[in-house]
Amino acid sequence: MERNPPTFASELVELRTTADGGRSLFAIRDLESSTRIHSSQAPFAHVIYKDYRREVCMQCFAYSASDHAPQNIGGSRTWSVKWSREGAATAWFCSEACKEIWERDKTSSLLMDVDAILNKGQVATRKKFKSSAEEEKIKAMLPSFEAGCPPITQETIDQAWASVEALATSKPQLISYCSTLDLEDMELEIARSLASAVMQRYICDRQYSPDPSGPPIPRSSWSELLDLQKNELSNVRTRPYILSAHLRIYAFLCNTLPKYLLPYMSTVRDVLARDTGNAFGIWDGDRRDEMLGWGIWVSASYFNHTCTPNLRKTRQGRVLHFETTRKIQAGEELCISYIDTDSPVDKRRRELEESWFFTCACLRCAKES
Ligand SMILES: C[S@@+](CC[C@H](N)C(=O)[O-])C[C@H]1O[C@@H](n2cnc3c(N)ncnc32)[C@H](O)[C@@H]1O
Repeated sequence: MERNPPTFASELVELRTTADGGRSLFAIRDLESSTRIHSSQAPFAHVIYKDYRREVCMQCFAYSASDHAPQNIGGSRTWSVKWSREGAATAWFCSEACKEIWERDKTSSLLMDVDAILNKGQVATRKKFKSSAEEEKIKAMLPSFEAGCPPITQETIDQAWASVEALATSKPQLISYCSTLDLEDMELEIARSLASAVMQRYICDRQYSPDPSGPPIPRSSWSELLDLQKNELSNVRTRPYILSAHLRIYAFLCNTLPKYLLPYMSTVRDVLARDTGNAFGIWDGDRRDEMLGWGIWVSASYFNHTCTPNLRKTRQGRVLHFETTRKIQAGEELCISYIDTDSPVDKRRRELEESWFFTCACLRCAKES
């Protein structure tokens, strides 16, 4: 399939390949402080944690329980504008306007149907093993990986995925494996974010258009997502148990999602291989007190990290904005910070190595280490 990194069609920035940090964005002219150099319009896939359902607007992600939310002055800490239909999960909004925008994108309601199906699926797969022999037999249907297991290679990962894909081709086997699956809450959140990616892929494939009378719904293409940097091997090598969790989640989704989405299940591995290192947390505000969920904003994933960032990232509704924090000269690399840059160099390096799998090549780290 043809791959396309997003074009940063802009007179301000361009994407270039660097010596140590893959692709990165650079200024192509001098920029004043507080210049908005890029806006990434909407996540390709996202999830708002189930526990925050009533407090987070499904359209703009505004958090009703934030100390800054205006309605909280003596008011309720949950949103009151509601969308519901039989067989679907309920969605909550901060305003009728947000609900209308959300409803214009037909994907939204389909996702709420899928959400209800996943919740039911989780309940249905919570059966206890009848005996230890049954437990052993079912667990042996897929390989398992734990901390301390032999070093993981790309071949190990490919074989593990081949085994779960083979399992999914036999419905009786899949049902048997899933009957006692009992996903943990965070695994279900991952499953929900993946279901949203599968749905987007389905929509991209069918070039499904939103309500033609409304404004266009911004949507990255599937090929743009595929062009993001893959971190599958580094991620699984660092945390082998993640691979077991990914296989379980894939089996669960194959067993639970509606039939029309099943041709798109390869999306699951494609997204899992890229989301670590590319996803952004959805926070309650710039003070980042509470993480409400996460999402993949494709074009925003091209900003490299530095421990002396020259960009500020803010979220306005679904849009991520990037603005300069000082004057920039033409040719300078434009970077955000992935971590708390107040920490000492050893701690910063460790965090970047453990969670983003790279050794920071920024000037500050070079100077301080
Ligand atoms: C979100 S992506 C940024 C875009 C990426 N450079 C690309 O080509 O797709 C994060 C990855 O970029 C690279 N990177 C970002 N900041 C870096 C830095 N300060 N030093 C070295 N590599 C960096 C690492 O490989 C990291 O996993």
